[in-house]
Amino acid sequence: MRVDIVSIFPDYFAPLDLSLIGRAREQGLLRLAVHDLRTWTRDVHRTVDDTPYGGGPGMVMRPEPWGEALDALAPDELAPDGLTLPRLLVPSPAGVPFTQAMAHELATESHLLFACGRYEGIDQRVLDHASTRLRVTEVSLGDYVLFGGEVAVLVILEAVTRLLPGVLGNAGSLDDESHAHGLLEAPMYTKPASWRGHEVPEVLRSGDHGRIARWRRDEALTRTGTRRPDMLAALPPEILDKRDLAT
Ligand SMILES: COc1cccc(COC(=O)c2cn[nH]c2)c1
Repeated sequence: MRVDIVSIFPDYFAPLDLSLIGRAREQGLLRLAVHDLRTWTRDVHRTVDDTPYGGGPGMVMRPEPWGEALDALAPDELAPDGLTLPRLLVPSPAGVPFTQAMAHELATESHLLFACGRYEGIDQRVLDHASTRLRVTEVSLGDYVLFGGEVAVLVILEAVTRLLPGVLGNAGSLDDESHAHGLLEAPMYTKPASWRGHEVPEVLRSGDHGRIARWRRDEALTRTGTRRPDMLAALPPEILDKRDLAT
């Protein structure tokens, strides 16, 4: 997977050389390039923003540098399969919610482009024009406002990269994690069995895998019901099937 990130703070992405993403890059699973938007400015002050039409506070990112950046990074190319266009993701408070399902979808893309907005946002015409040759998605991590898209790109990249085959050592850990089956994960324990007067639930040390699986499912349902009733409501009925919860 090829990933291009455009930002006025390219140094924000230094952490991507570390940890799993760093390894994914070494393994050749990910080709990541970070670009400074100011590369595509023409004036001596390398201006990237200006005042908003229609008035209002703050500044808006000018269209010209973005247009030239996207021209350079996504020329009228077709993905190797000749079918799909590169995907442009723009983190924004006004975006569609980013979910694990979207992470899985993005993990199948061959070329991801990220545009990091700053100030009050990017001139809308940048996204409108980009839509003629890219699949553009404004994506939100949550209902809050950041200074810019950089932190959101780090989050999205981590969620997507860990799904790439070969990145996670123990692929099994993808199976039952929270949001994998529409439920939150059950509580986890490790040694010692007793710690500061707190015991590991006996069932987890019973060796009875059927009972353990039922206990974990029950805990996951309880947790999801109390912490995320919205997720519980979205569950397909068979998951709530009481039959296999009978202890
Ligand atoms: C595209 O224009 C802007 C403007 C301002 C901030 C940002 C960064 O994104 C967020 O703040 C965000 C992402 N998910 N939830 C909040 C982008």
